[in-house]
Amino acid sequence: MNPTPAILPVATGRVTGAAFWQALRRYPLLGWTSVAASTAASVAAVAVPILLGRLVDLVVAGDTVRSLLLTSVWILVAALGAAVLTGTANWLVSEWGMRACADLREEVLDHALRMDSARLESAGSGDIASRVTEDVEKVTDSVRLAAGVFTALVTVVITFAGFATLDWRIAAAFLIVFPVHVMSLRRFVPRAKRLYAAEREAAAVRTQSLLNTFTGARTVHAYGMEDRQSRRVEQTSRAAVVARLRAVRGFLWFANMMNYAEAIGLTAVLLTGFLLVRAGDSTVGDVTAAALLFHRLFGPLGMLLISFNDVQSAGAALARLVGITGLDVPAASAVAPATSRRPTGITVTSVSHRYPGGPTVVHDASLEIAAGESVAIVGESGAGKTTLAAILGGVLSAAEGEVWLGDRPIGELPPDELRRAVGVVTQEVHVFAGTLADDLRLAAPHASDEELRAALTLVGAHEWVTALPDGLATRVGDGEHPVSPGQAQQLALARIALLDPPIVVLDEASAEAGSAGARQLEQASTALIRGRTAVVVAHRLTQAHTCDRVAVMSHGRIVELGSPEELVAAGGRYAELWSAWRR
Ligand SMILES: Nc1ncnc2c1ncn2[C@@H]1O[C@H](COP(=O)(O)OP(=O)(O)OP(=O)(O)O)[C@@H](O)[C@H]1O
Repeated sequence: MNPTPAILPVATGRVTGAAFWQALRRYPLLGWTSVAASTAASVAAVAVPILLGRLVDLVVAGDTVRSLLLTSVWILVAALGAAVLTGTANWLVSEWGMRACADLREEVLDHALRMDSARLESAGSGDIASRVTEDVEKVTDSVRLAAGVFTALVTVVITFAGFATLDWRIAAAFLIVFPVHVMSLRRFVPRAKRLYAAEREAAAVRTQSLLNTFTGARTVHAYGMEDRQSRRVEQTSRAAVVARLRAVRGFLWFANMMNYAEAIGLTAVLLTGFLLVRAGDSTVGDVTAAALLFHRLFGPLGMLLISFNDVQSAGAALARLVGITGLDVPAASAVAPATSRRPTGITVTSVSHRYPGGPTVVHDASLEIAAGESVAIVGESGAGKTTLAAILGGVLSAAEGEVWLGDRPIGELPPDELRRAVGVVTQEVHVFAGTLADDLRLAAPHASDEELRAALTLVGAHEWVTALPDGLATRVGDGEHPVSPGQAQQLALARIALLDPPIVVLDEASAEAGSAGARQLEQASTALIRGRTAVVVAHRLTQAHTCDRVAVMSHGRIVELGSPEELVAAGGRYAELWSAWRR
């Protein structure tokens, strides 16, 4: 039923790394203190096995009790210091990563909200939903891991420096583990990258299919498609499970290889140490210290290698987030909406439109709307009225042709200027959670209560709002005071009145309201378009009849255009519709 959605872009490894680094660099103080604390913690931790080695040599040499005690005290100090510093370092590194992640999350959300609606529609909301939820969660969860990886990296480097204080031959023996690690990593890394990307993509498709099922629940019930739809969800879920299992299997192979490498490494260190001590070239203390250091290295080295798995998976999620922040979206504007408006006309030249993968639904539409003129669009269902209105309102970009608002092409207007120039009410009106006043102030944040009341009066909503328990302070939206579809549309119209744009495009679903409600909405629209350039998708012909001109659409074309009186006199399609309506 649904084609596989076009997935939004995913950033390359280099771009992802650069973006993450950029985010980290915003907190230099945290960054430097994290590095300093991790280094100090590792130095203290590495000192413990080296001092233990010394202690062994002192015992073997039969040294004084005093020097044994002194060394033991140093071991205790180093161990305690390592514990405190490791805790501090972990906290600092987590804080650093968390802040970078929070910035990234805000950026992703900001981009997602300002993304071109046509692009969002063609990608499917499931992809963006899984990015701003599952992927963000994955990356945030990985911060603790990243903190561990960071401290492990520092520990590995410092431990190597610790090896340098011992016999170089024992250190060299230890190097035998590296070819094994390199070989397994070289095999695992490219596979893991593919496997984790596939896993995340399968999860996105599953989210999309679930969303489609829920949002289209009514259609699913109406056509009895429950079985078909649940099979589809089952298929996508199964694909997600298979992708996950493949990733887990790949990792298990890698974990096995790591165990082999460790066994080989420890054997080599002990064997070399044994031979050196027997030949009198090294001390038992040095070998003890080397074996303990090697053992100490197991933890961080293993952590680095094991978390390669999670780092890859978090990297795939991060690349999907950076893919969004890399998209070109219109910049946010700090300019407050202008309150004055000047009359603006609309010029439509040869506009055609098709939705992705579909046929042309608007053909070669041309129309000149004078400043202050109102034009109604009428026509049968599916004629292309909503599509044309959305193009004139700047909600959709026409595939072909041009739309000018006054003396500027619509595509050249920055989003905030566009929203100030054209007020659009679509069939999908939404009441946002909060108070009624908050809902109205979305359009004009600085409007006074008086201005809110004036807007409500204009659209005929003042009476029912005043009758509410808390008036303008009544909480509406999810689970709060219910607002009927007709009232929601009145609120949408009131928001436009507050925005006070020179042009309005109204495509209301007046069919949803009862006939008394529909009349009320019609009056609200008429009041709103007075003194503005207006395009009204008229679902009731009485509404069209109050406009200066009417454009009749059929199969995507404007087939008649003129004043209602002219069209009635011409005896064409509008005349037919009008006489049928009056009967
Ligand atoms: N988002 C979309 N994706 C694909 N096709 C679409 C989309 N929106 C509308 N269409 C198709 O474009 C054509 C014109 O639809 P449009 O909604 O513009 O017509 P309309 O005249 O406003 O119809 P109605 O009065 O029923 O709302 C229809 O065939 C419709 O199925």
